Amino acid sequence: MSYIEQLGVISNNNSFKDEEGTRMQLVQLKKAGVDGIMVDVWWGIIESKGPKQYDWKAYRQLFKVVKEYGLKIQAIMSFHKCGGNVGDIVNIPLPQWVLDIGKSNPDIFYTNRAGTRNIEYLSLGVDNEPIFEGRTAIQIYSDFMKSFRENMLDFLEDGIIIDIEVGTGPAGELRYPSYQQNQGWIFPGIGEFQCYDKYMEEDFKKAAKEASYPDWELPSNAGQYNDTPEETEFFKKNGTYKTKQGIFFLTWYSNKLILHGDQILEEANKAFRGCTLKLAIKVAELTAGYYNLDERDGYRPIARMLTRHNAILNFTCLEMKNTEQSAEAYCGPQQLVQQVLSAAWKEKIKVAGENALPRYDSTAYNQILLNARPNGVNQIGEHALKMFGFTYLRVSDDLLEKRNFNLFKKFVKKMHANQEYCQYPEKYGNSIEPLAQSRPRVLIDNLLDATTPTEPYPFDKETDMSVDDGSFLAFIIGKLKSLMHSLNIQ
Ligand SMILES: OC[C@H]1O[C@H](O[C@H]2[C@H](O)[C@@H](O)[C@@H](O[C@H]3[C@H](O)[C@@H](O)[C@@H](O[C@H]4[C@H](O)[C@@H](O)[C@@H](O[C@H]5[C@H](O)[C@@H](O)[C@@H](O[C@H]6[C@H](O)[C@@H](O)[C@@H](O[C@H]7[C@H](O)[C@@H](O)[C@@H](O)O[C@@H]7CO)O[C@@H]6CO)O[C@@H]5CO)O[C@@H]4CO)O[C@@H]3CO)O[C@@H]2CO)[C@H](O)[C@@H](O)[C@@H]1O
Repeated sequence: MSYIEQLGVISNNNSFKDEEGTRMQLVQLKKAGVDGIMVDVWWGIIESKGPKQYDWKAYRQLFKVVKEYGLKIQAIMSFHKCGGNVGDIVNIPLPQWVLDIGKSNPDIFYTNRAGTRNIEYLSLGVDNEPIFEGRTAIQIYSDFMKSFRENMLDFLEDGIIIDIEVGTGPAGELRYPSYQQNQGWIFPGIGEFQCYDKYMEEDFKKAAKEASYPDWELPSNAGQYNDTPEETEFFKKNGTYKTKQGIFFLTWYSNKLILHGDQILEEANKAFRGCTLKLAIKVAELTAGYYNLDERDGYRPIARMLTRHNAILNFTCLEMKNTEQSAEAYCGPQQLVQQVLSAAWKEKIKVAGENALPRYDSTAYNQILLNARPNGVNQIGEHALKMFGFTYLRVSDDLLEKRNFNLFKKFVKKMHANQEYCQYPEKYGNSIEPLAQSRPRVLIDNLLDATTPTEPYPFDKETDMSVDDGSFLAFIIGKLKSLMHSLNIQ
């Protein structure tokens, strides 16, 4: 299934501002063969007037229009702020009444070592603190999702909303805000831990005491956003991260994130139980609170946590190739994608994906197609390794420009393995069942058993569904664009 994401369709004052323009885009997207659109449902817009004062009118108008075009909807429960991340073209803060609580109690926000607050998403430290006019953060998320279900019931019953992307952190991803551009971070700086609000600090102290290390504190030697690992005591070769104290901290930090995702998914399951849809969470790449080393798989425990909710793991960076990254970044997006997808498939959950950055060239499309079916199209039955869906970020004037859009259309067709559209999703293992109750919670020790590294599944070198097929000229243009991209020539 192929989807495309739209950012900024509903404005800050909760109106569907450009219905005509959206209709024109939807006509084009439908012609391109996409199955549906992904759209943020912003907490900051819907509950802006005050606690539990939800206003769904504008979203209902939007969904009605989307339905007219026979497109499906992936709805993101966006409990985060928009603005400040790469590609953010709109600024949508958290509800004012929440920001007001933050003025008298700034510890509700993620905080770095220097004490800088991040007002993008509530710290997971307040997940179970009843400090929001008597509600906890988790109760707020839960009430929001229940209200969404009540108010969108017709779209849910008609099978228009088929996927709920449950927001679990900044940018809607299960991560800490460890690499904030608006705090000065530049790629590929190491980022910073974000656990220095009083709630996280208290939690850590409690955990350390229970483990019989009451003197242990949160790290003070992990450097700053743009350091390299070697410049810090914590991350340098054989640094603190290798010590008993470092291991304890990293385990606590990454476990908190998994348990945060688990708890919100449990609420999402209660809210949407019985609806014919999939739940999903977006998982980001390294530095975001995943404790992932050569000798420790930080992703598979997340995948294992998702199994009890039968939720989809939605991973990013599918378009990236190692050769496009500068040498000093020491990053291998291809291996990372292979590791994460393999981990999820080994846990027998479904995987979906997104591109991290906007790309319009055939190299990027071919890389996505390779990851979507790492061993190619199986002509005689269901594919062994196959992603459940892919969402392209995002609709823009650049994408709709003629040459870019022609290639995009080809890409969508290749995602559909040259079929016109997914008429029989069940035939391709893509059927969607009514959401069953989450299974009982898995003990953290069982989740952590999944940290033992295993070999990832082998991926082919090239996709068998290349968008360059049949056109030598297109192939040459694609290669040139890719070269320009790696040389950073616009
Ligand atoms: O509506 C849904 C949500 O939408 C928004 O969130 C999404 C966001 O828009 C997406 O970008 C995505 O963001 C996440 C992402 O999933 C995370 O993985 C992470 O991204 C980091 C990424 O993984 C890292 O690799 C790194 O990226 C750097 C990259 O590796 C470097 O190569 C370099 O890229 C340069 C590039 O080299 C250069 O050539 C040029 O490329 C442009 C090209 O020239 C041009 O022709 C055209 O094709 O566009 C190309 C790309 O723009 O510029 C590139 C950019 O400078 O630097 C990269 C760093 O800038 O760091 C990434 C972090 O920045 O974190 C992202 C979030 O921060 O997924 C989000 C969730 O769906 C909204 O924010 C949400 O509120 C919405 O809910």
